[in-house]
Amino acid sequence: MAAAAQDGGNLANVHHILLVLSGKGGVGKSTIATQIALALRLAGKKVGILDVDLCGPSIPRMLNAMNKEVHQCDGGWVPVYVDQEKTISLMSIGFLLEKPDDAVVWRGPKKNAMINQFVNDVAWGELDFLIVDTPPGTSDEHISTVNALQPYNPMGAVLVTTPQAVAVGDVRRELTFCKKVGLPVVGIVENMSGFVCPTCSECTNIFSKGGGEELARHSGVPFLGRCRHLLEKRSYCRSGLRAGSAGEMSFR
Ligand SMILES: Nc1ncnc2c1ncn2[C@@H]1O[C@H](COP(=O)(O)OP(=O)(O)OP(=O)(O)O)[C@@H](O)[C@H]1O
Ligand code: SF4
Repeated sequence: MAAAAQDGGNLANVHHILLVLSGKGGVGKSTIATQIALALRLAGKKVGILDVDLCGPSIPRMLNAMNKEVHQCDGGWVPVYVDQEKTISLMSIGFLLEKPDDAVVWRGPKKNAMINQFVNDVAWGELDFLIVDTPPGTSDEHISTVNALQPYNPMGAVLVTTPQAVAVGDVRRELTFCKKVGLPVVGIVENMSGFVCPTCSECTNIFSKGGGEELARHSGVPFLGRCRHLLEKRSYCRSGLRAGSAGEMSFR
């Protein structure tokens, strides 16, 4: 679904907008958002990532872009290009902080103003996909983000959960949120679905398994796949087996 730019603004040439949401913190929303962007780039698409997680911007670190700076042009902020070919661009509050560990201690209205600026004042140029990484939960920031993006007709939201009942319960609330604000749900991804031993590659379901898939079935939304919990192979591993890198995905 194409983004319908009614005012010819900075999202005028962004063809698809996809939000990544999770009800609970730390379930791997930014990891999945990054992996989706990288997968789309591998498929030859031009991708932007908008990190509206104002209090915990982690995407610059994940894409090794922490020391980059945002500049101004006539059209607004120029996003940071992550690769030399300029196929992935990124905007995050992380680029506006003096020090990477500075905390953003803002009340709602200031956060909302920042989100509006992020949505309207970044000169993305032409993009096939804009992936929007959000903070956990269903707070003011989510309502502001959805409201600001609504004129551009976002294609919908990918919901991320871990398999445990408590995280799945939070995603259920996220589904209700999407319904209330009229945001289509593209599907559910189950992250950390089994831990892959970095030594022998054996997969153990220490976080249980299947909660996300079951929720998708019950709610009538697509189950997009699961991503195992992977660790880098450590030096203490004596086995010659290669472990995948963190965040590697196994979509079905
Ligand atoms: N499948 C995975 N395998 C290994 N590590 C993972 C996986 N998914 C996430 N992680 C790690 O878990 C941590 C939390 O992930 P991430 O920052 O993506 O979660 P989040 O839901 O965006 O967190 P927040 O609530 O802070 O926004 C990170 O250190 C990340 O590298
Ligand atoms: S190699 Fe060791 S840590 Fe890994 S699964 Fe086997 S017993 Fe467990």
